[in-house]
Amino acid sequence: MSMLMAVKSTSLCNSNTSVSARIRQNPRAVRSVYPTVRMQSRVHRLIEEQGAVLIPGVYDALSAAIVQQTGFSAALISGYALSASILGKPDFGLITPPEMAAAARSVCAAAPNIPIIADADTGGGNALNVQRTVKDLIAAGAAGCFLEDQAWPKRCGHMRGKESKTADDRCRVRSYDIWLLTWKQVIPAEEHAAKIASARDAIGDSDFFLIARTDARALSAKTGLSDAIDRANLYMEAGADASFVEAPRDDDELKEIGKRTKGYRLCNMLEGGRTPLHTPDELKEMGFHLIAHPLTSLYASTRALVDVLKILKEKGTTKDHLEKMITFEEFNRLVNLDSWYELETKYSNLRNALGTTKS
Ligand SMILES: C[C@@](O)(CC(=O)O)C(=O)O
Ligand SMILES: [Mg+2]
Repeated sequence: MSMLMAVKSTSLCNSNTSVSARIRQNPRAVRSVYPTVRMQSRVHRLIEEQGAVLIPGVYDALSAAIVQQTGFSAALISGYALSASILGKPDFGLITPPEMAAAARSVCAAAPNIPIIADADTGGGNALNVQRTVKDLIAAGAAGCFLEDQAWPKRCGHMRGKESKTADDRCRVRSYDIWLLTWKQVIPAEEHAAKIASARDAIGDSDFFLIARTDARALSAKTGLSDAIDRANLYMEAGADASFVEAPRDDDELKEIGKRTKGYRLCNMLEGGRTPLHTPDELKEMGFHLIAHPLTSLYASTRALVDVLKILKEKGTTKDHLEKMITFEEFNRLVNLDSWYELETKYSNLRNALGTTKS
């Protein structure tokens, strides 16, 4: 029986039983129909070569080109950073999958030598919407994506707010009015597992790495972590290549995730977020394989802009503060201006040669 057929229809929201208890009661529900040995993607190969892969976030072609030129072996398009850069708005569920796919096209073109992982948020709806989202990202050249189990409208996993006290509390949150009283909500674990399975089907033989994210940690101080771990394991059974437990609070939680979740694991190092920052070596030791820094580029470039624009506003000139900016020459090197001069020369020579032949 396929996993999708075997998955219990009972949702997290109408049962008091934890995900792990339900998995124990119904082990067939988590038996994946997907082969554990799958085609090795570029991201798999990086993990095998490096053990722990450090992955900065990008939000446009230029930031991607800089990440590639700096020598990183992969990058991720952060939904948070994209929302900031194309909308000037927070990570509050405002970005749509086609906007992410369009960003992926220009990012992949600007950094063609490294795999790009896109933040697919919730995948744009149900298991069917997920297929379109994943196929669009593959067509754009992306090498993987995150797919998270938040209910729409989602928000950044590290944004603070009121927490629900019990599973029942959060499960009663159904109407828009009540939604406003809480800060985060996840869909039933089985529903997200079906979305992961659907994404796996959409991937087929493509070189694409699927990261299943759970935001369940945020829902309860008491059971959030174990619910999140159970969910991560269920999503791995459903066909994910790696799991991503969002926003663990401390090193003990990081270590527990490293011990109790199966397969490859992503750790999210978001400056100012809920999880303590660590080096790749430290996180590798705790059991992580992909180390995401989604907001480093956005926060650094925003800091630089804020500082230099303040100076320009106050002084009316930048003449005594040029060190705050990249130089004309450095920038032109970054965007490979010389290669464009060469092309210009090549085709103008060709045009001239053709003109001579004709006359
Ligand atoms: C990684 C993230 O999803 C932020 C988050 O929710 O932790 C992003 O969009 O960069
Ligand atoms: Mg995001």
